Amino acid sequence: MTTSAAASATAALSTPSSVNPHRSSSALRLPASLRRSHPNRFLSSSPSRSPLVPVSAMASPAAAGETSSRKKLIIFDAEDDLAASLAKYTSELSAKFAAERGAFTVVLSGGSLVKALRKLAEPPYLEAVDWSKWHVFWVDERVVPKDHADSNYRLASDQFLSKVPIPADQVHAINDELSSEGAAGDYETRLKQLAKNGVIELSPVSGFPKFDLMLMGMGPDGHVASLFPGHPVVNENQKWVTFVKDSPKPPPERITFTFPVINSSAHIALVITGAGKAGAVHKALSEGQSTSDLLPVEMVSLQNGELVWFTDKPAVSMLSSI
Ligand SMILES: O=C1O[C@H](COP(=O)(O)O)[C@@H](O)[C@H](O)[C@H]1O
Repeated sequence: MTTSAAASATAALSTPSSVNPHRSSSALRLPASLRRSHPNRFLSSSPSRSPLVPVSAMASPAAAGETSSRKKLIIFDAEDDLAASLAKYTSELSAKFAAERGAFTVVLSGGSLVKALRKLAEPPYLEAVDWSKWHVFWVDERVVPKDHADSNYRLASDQFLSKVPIPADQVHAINDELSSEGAAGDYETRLKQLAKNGVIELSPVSGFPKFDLMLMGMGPDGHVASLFPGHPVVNENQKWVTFVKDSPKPPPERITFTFPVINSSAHIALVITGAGKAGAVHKALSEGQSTSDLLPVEMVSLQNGELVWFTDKPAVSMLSSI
């Protein structure tokens, strides 16, 4: 990434409230679907000659003293630029939460997200980040042994965690020796204990855990975590952690955070790359949605936090006006 591109990304990420949504929406060639009827949808700009093609931000309307959420869509020319920006974003949040509360709770998904984290394990972040403050969790896990090729823990361990000095007892993997029901219950119990100890914050709004940062991917069908389109667990509103035994994507048995937990997060970075995701991105960002057929990715909606979509050009290629 060039210096100017990096600066552009930083400004966008760190000063969301400075973006004027009205100016952006008229001057920056939004897709019609984003311009017309979605006050709470993303805005997007496309500065010419920049390797980044973002930048959008706006706050949802909220009554004074109540909750607010911010959403941004960032479109990168190249996945390498996305990875660089994601590393910067994550390291800045790490510094902020480490200073504010002495801990940084980070939730990982599996899949392509993990590769996008690679620059965090390189200079300057490898030395600059205070890894001792990190507590790592999984938004979902497959019910397989930890050393299995399908394990989200193994993927993160091989490609990221083994390269950074996070204390082993702060890596909170899902128990791979239990049934799916047992592992979901066990993980929820452990999260509750960590909330009691003050490692995990609780949302004063929802009472569900408020993780500092969730780093999530999305499948080509619009699933997030192990919450698949049309599956009843997308409506779970009591449990923190649940399970599925009939995932349409193998392996069938999985453990997953529920939407109330996901949507109580302080920050979510949703990393979506590649043409295979373009259909779901198009559906998610199109107007005229009925609330009955929302994709899981469309159900990611923070009560009081910041949701940033990190995308590349192939992923947004069906958004005709970008
Ligand atoms: O099965 C899963 O898929 C999603 C998406 O994976 P991707 O490779 O298409 O990015 C992932 O976010 C989730 O954690 C994983 O269990």
